[in-house]
Amino acid sequence: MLGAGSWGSAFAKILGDAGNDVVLWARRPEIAAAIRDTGRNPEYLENTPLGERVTATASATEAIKGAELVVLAVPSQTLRVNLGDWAADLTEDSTLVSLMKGIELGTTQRMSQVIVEAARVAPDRVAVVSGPNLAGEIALEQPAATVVACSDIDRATRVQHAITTPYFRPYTNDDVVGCELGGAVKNVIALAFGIAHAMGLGDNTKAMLITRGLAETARLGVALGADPLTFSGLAGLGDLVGTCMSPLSRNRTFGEHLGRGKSLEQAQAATRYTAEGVKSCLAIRDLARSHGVEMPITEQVERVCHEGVDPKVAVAALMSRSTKAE
Ligand SMILES: NC(=O)C1=CN([C@@H]2O[C@H](COP(=O)(O)OP(=O)(O)OC[C@H]3O[C@@H](n4cnc5c(N)ncnc54)[C@H](OP(=O)(O)O)[C@@H]3O)[C@@H](O)[C@H]2O)C=CC1
Ligand SMILES: O=C(CO)COP(=O)(O)O
Repeated sequence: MLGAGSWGSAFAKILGDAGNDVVLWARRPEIAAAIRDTGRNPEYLENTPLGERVTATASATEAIKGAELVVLAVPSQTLRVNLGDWAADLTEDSTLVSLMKGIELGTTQRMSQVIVEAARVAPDRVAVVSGPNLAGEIALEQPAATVVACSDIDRATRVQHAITTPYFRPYTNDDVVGCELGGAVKNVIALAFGIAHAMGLGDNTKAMLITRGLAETARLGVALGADPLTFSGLAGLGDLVGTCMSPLSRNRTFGEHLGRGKSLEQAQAATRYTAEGVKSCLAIRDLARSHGVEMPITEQVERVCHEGVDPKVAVAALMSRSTKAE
């Protein structure tokens, strides 16, 4: 398990509870040592026992060597550089599992595409796990479901079996594009939702953002070859609703800072954890434009985040678009 942040730590617990021996890589040696000594991560989900099958190391080589499953939970924008260091240690035919929900700046690639390029592996060796999976709830073993997407459905099924626990229920899917886009775009819509919430806007506005947010996600997905049905599943609507509704969501919380009038820099200073939508909104906007897809909410989130546009101006821009058929 590469990455010992909130999701990496919670996912290490899932893997251990599902019966696997887990070596969790933390980039800071003191975090790895604390996990080895106390069985808990002192900085992320600090009250959660990770379980007896989880050990930790600050050596990625030690974590990767001989592993059948290599699970990745680092920030989306650092993944390529990280894999450059790690690729040589991968075991032949190991499965690489992406937990990340972002799109790479500059290349506009999905995380599975970055993995294929940076680790030099065939696409059917890469699986994506995505769904409404707030790490803080999973750490408490509250029931949750997710999707394991892989173009090789037998491999998806093997991953499914490896991560099934009494509190975590994975479904398989062969639509990697749809599952990854659902996970990445919902973070942008959650920023919009947080902005709206902090502005004191009500449930009609929020329902509009979720529904039209899903519409623009599916529009991009279809243009990129995704199955439109994926967006009504756990990795689409499920994750979008879960993230928007939850005060635990870092993206929604980041949006709330912006909606209260904080600048990007002030919101970043107030945020300890990765809020993927903040950078990914730029890449998603570029991806949509290059495919001629309209994503009006994403466009406005990007303007509020990166161009200093007042959220009230962004709302007015969205509401004054030309009327159209649903
Ligand atoms: N948290 C959640 O509920 C969920 C998160 N995700 C996704 O999982 C991914 C990881 O998020 P999450 O674990 O929550 O993030 P966190 O912010 O909780 O943790 C980030 C982790 O990445 C490490 N890190 C930071 N910079 C680098 C770097 N340059 N190279 C390598 N590692 C680095 C951090 O190490 P350090 O502590 O040393 O800074 C930390 O271990 C994201 O894409 C997120 O969208 C998906 C589902 C649920
Ligand atoms: O992806 C998540 C839940 O599925 C976590 O969302 P945040 O990154 O906004 O906390």
